[in-house]
Amino acid sequence: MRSWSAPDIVPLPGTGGPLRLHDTATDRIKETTPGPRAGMYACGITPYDAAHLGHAFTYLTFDLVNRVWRDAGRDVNYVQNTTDIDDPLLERAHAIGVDWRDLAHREIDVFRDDMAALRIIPPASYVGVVESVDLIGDLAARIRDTGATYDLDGDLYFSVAEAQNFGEIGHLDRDAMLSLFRQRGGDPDRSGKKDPLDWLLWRAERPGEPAWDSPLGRGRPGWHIECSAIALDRLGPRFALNGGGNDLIFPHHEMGAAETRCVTGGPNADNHLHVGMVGLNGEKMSKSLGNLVFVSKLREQGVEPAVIRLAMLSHHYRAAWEWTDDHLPVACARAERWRAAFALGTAPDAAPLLAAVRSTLAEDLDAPAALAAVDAWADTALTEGGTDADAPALARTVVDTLLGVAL
Ligand SMILES: Nc1ncnc2c1ncn2[C@@H]1O[C@H](COS(=O)(=O)NC(=O)[C@@H](N)CS)[C@@H](O)[C@H]1O
Ligand SMILES: [Zn+2]
Repeated sequence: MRSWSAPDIVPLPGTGGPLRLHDTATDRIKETTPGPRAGMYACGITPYDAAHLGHAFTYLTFDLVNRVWRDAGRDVNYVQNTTDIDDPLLERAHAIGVDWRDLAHREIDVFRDDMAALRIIPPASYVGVVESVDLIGDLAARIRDTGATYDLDGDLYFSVAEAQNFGEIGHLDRDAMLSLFRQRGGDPDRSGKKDPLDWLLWRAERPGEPAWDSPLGRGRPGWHIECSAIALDRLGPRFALNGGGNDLIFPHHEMGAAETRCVTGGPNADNHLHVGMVGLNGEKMSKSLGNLVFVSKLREQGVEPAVIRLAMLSHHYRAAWEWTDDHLPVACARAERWRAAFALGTAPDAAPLLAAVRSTLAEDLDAPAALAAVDAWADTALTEGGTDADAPALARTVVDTLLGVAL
């Protein structure tokens, strides 16, 4: 599937250091040690609505990883899926009386446009579930052949009792698992299951539902297996970084890791990154609640994408935060101040600024600290001045290349 247009990335002098990230599985900040081509998988949108700021905050976070790894001299094999077939999409399409394919295509178009406007580096592989249904069916069949599954009325379930190291990502107790499974698309109460936590790998065809042929018969994929299959296909049995918003820790990433381990015998990723939830009016921004601030709407209102990006960068990626009315004016003022400093003929040396933005981002993507370093440089430039004629241009490039903010 087509991704979106790539922003220009202007190389900076020297190279950045190793990126240290919080890893959900070990609950500690640890150095990422990707190969020369770092493999990264971020779970993509379910396109029954356009990108809201919560989605954007998650993809901004992975964009910072992408930029920091590139600045450290690595290539990045970034893979992102889009869940262009699943129950919520079918339900929404039915509710608004449109074909589910048209709804998905329409919302994916808006999403791509928003990501390009926010100067998010596009994934090397942007992969839809529908176009991957064969490889998903094949993985489900491989898992079935290990004996880790069972059939329930034609549907294929992964038996949680067969899952090795289950809990290795989120370290949740059983009650928490059951509660989150119920809230997030699971079916713990379905009668006939061996264990309420068993999860669907392949749903047999129902009348009126889309279905595809597979080694398991006609039907369609369960949720988790889509990402396991796409990541295995594009990134291999083990890659540097897997993640998404922290609402995916359980069940999605836990069950996905168990599926991959079932066929590879090991963990799917070296690091697991999970992004804090963006809220509005006291609730997580989510389609089901309808409390959404859409990137596309802000853009239609004339808000500069660079300002939207700056507003989000003022929060640490692991923090849960609320979108409030002051976010845009504060980000706007910051953009104007930085622009004024970048427009100066001379300014204080910006090499220390480059080092500061590199070191703050390298320490678990501390974007708020990086913004503070640019604020400090700009304030000095605007109040005391400086003599370095290359500094304004270097500072502007630091902000663009590492933070993705083009001013
Ligand atoms: N309020 C929010 N704040 C931060 N991230 C969010 C928020 N809501 C959703 N996300 C993240 O945005 C991404 C897309 O969310 S989604 O549209 O619901 N889609 C899915 O979660 C699945 N298609 C993943 S395979 C996921 O990584 C999700 O964790
Ligand atoms: Zn996913």
